[in-house]
Amino acid sequence: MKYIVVVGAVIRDARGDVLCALRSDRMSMPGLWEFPGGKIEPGEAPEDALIREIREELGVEVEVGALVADYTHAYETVVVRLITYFAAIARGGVPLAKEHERLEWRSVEELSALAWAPADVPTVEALRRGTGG
Ligand SMILES: Nc1nc2c([nH]c(=O)n2[C@H]2C[C@H](O)[C@@H](COP(=O)(O)OP(=O)(O)OP(=O)(O)O)O2)c(=O)[nH]1
Repeated sequence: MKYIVVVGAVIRDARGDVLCALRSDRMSMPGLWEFPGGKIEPGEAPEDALIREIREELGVEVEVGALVADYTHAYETVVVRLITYFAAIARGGVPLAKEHERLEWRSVEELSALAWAPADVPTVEALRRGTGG
């Protein structure tokens, strides 16, 4: 089975709302919500992978903060280890959906109402519990 290590960003605005990204028809698992990010390349540090992926997907620079969750989920054809970190957008940048269907800011209480990629559920739970970071 293919095994990949993926990093995801938990980006919050001044109110504490969380940036949620909807996977598009051009991606696997279309219609599910995720934390923006992607696969770590060989030899790449997780924080550097997250900075690179967020630049590609959202067009903003981020500073990577504390770990939120580290969870491995076995999908039918791939095993994904998803490591999520808090991340702060630098220099007042505005995130744009360059690859996703759309982006939405949701309060922590509202997160559970979205259909998340299964690997993301522990991150959502950690945010609801107020742990991580
Ligand atoms: N970026 C991101 N990927 C996630 C999350 N949760 C989750 O299961 N994944 C999965 C989806 C993909 O299989 C993989 C991320 O790979 P990727 O973003 O580099 O995308 P990819 O090139 O493999 O191609 P694709 O899956 O988008 O079609 O991890 C998440 O919160 N963020």
